[in-house]
Amino acid sequence: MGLLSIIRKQKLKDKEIRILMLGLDNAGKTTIVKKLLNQNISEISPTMGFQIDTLEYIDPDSKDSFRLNVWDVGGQSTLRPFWFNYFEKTDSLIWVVDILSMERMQENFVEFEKVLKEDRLIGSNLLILVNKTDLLEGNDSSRVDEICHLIEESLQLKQIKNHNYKLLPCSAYTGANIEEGIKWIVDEIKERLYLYH
Ligand SMILES: Nc1nc2c(ncn2[C@@H]2O[C@H](COP(=O)(O)OP(=O)(O)OP(=O)(O)O)[C@@H](O)[C@H]2O)c(=O)[nH]1
Ligand SMILES: [Mg+2]
Repeated sequence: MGLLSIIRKQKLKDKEIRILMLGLDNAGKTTIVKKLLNQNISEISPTMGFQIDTLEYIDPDSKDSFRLNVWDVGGQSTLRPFWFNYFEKTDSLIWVVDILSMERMQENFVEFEKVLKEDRLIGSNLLILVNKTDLLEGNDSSRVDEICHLIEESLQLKQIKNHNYKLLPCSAYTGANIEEGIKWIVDEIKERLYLYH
């Protein structure tokens, strides 16, 4: 058995998953984490460093419980050079995009591309959360689909080779699709880990 398989077996035993949340400032990373933790989301300030939160996730199929260690890192431009300190041992990367920030898509792509070039993230799965869908008038689902498609193109997601990825529209305010996103992450990791079982 290779070293990697031993490490993965060990991780399955511990059922610990390390999730790194990145994305531009104001995307809603901290709000999403707080929503998952059932905490108050009415007074959130920009993250000036990073914060680690732990949440328990019970797999609805197997009833196994997983401990998710979520690393929420500030996205302001002055803080981005520090992102590279957090890549080690990441199982999943969540990239958060504000659905109403199309004018920042170039900046978004530049930062996203830099992160995806990182060797230490190879093999981690990638969830792109397009957040704040509640801000679209009338919760117009065809408009949501249209913007998600544009984001998929702008971030060149179809060219990604080193990661399994999924893009989901969500709202930290209403909670829409937030748990579905976490379920996707855990299911992906379970599948990978069970290969070595
Ligand atoms: N309408 C709406 N506003 C949201 C949502 N999620 C976050 N916000 C707001 O967006 C702003 C930024 O949210 P944060 O969670 O601080 O964003 P962040 O990505 O953590 O920002 P940094 O820590 O600076 O990187 C706040 O005013 C939130 O209230 C959402 O789903 N809907
Ligand atoms: Mg934050």
